[in-house]
Amino acid sequence: MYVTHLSLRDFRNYERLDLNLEPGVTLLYGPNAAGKTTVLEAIYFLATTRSPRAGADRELVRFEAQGDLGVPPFARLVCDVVRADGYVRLEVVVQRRAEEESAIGATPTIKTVRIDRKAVRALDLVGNLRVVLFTPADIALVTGAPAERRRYLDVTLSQIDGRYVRTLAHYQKVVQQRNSLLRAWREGRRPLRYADDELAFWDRELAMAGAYLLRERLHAVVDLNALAGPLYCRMSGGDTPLTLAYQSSVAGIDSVTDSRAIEQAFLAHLTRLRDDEIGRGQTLIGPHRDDLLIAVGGVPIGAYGSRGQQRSATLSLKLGEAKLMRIRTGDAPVLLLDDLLSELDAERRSHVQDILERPDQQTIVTATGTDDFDLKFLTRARRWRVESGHLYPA
Ligand SMILES: Nc1ncnc2c1ncn2[C@@H]1O[C@H](COP(=O)(O)OP(=O)(O)OP(=O)(O)O)[C@@H](O)[C@H]1O
Repeated sequence: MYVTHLSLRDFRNYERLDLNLEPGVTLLYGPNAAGKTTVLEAIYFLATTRSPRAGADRELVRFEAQGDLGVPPFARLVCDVVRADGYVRLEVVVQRRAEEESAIGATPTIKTVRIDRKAVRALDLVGNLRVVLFTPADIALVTGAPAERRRYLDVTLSQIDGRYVRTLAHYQKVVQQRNSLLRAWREGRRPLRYADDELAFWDRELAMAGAYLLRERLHAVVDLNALAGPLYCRMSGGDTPLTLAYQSSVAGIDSVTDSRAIEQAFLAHLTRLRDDEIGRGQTLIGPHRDDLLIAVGGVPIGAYGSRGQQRSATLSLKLGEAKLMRIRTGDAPVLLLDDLLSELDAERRSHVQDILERPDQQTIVTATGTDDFDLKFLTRARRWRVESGHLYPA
C-alpha cells in the first residue's frame, strides 16, 4: 500500500501542506527543526491515531492556529491511500476545547476520525493504513523497559488484525477492573470472604482475552525471528543472527500455541497467586507483565551491545515487522525512517540502503543532508528539501 496524497492544516509547524507522494523511496532532507519528522509523525498519526512522540494531542495543534469563526483551533490531517484491495481516504481532526470546557475537567482536545468521510471510532481506523516507523528514540526497544517491547508487538499485531486491537483494549479494561477489586481487598474496603467468587468472573475474562493475545504474540515472535534475524546479518555484514524469545509471566506457556491450553495454564497460575495478588493489590501475571528477550549470539543486546549494534538491531526489528505485515496481509506497509543513517558506520549505511531496494515498497526517509547517501540511492529517491514548514522539490 502507499500514500498518494498528504494534506495538513495547522499540524505542528505546518500551517498548510499539500504533498503528492509516490511508491518507492522519498527523501526529505533539511536542517534541524525544519519539519521533517513532523511529516512522518502525521502519517503515523493517520495510521494509528496516536503520535509517536507527543505526550498529549493538544501539542499537535499549531501554536498560532486561529480556528474558524469562533470554533477553537484545530489540526486537520488527511491522506489518500492506495491499497491492494482499493482506495481509502483517512482523516483525523484534533480540536482544542474551549477554555470553559477544559476548566470543568473535560479532556483538552476532541479527536474526530473519518474513513471515506464517514465518522468512525478511533479503534476502527487502525489497520486501514499500515506503517512501520523507525526513529532514533526507538533504540529504547532494545535498551529500554519491557513496556517498549510489548508496545512493539502490540502496534505490529494491532495493524495486522482488527481483533487484536479490540481484544487488547478489552484486556486492558479487565486488568484495571481487576486491580481496583484487588486494591479494595488489600485496603479492607471489601469483605475478603467473597473474593474467590467475585474474582472467578474477572479471572475468566482475563485468561480468555490474555490467552488470545499471548497466542498471537508467540506466533509473531516465531515469524519475527525468521525475518529480523537474517536482516541483522545482512546489515552488520556478519553471520551471527539476532534472536527473539518471548518471556511470559504466565508459567508453562512458552511453547504452547493453542489458545485453550494457554487459557488453562493462565487460570491455574492465577489460582496459585491469589493471596499474593490480594496482598499486593494488583494483577501480577499476563501479557501486560511480559517481555521479549533480544539477543545476538545468545548475548542480550540491550545490556551488552554497542550503540551501533543496538541501532542495527532496532532497525532489523522494524524491517522484520514490515516483512511480517506484508506476509500476513499481502500488502507492504509504508516505511517511515527518521534520521535513518545517523550512528551507523559506512559499511552499515551502505547495507541499509541496499535493503531498501524494493520498488513497490513506499519508504519515506528523513536526513539533515544528502552526503551520507550513495549515488544509487539518491538517483532512485524522490527528493524534497524541507525548510521552516515548507517542502520544495529538489
Ligand atoms: N504545536 C506546534 N506549533 C508550532 N510549531 C511546533 C509545534 N510543535 C512542534 N513545533 C516545532 O516544529 C518544528 C519541527 O520539528 P520536527 O521535529 O519536525 O523537525 P525536524 O526537521 O525533524 O528536525 P530534526 O532534524 O532536529 O529532527 C520544531 O521547530 C518544533 O519546535
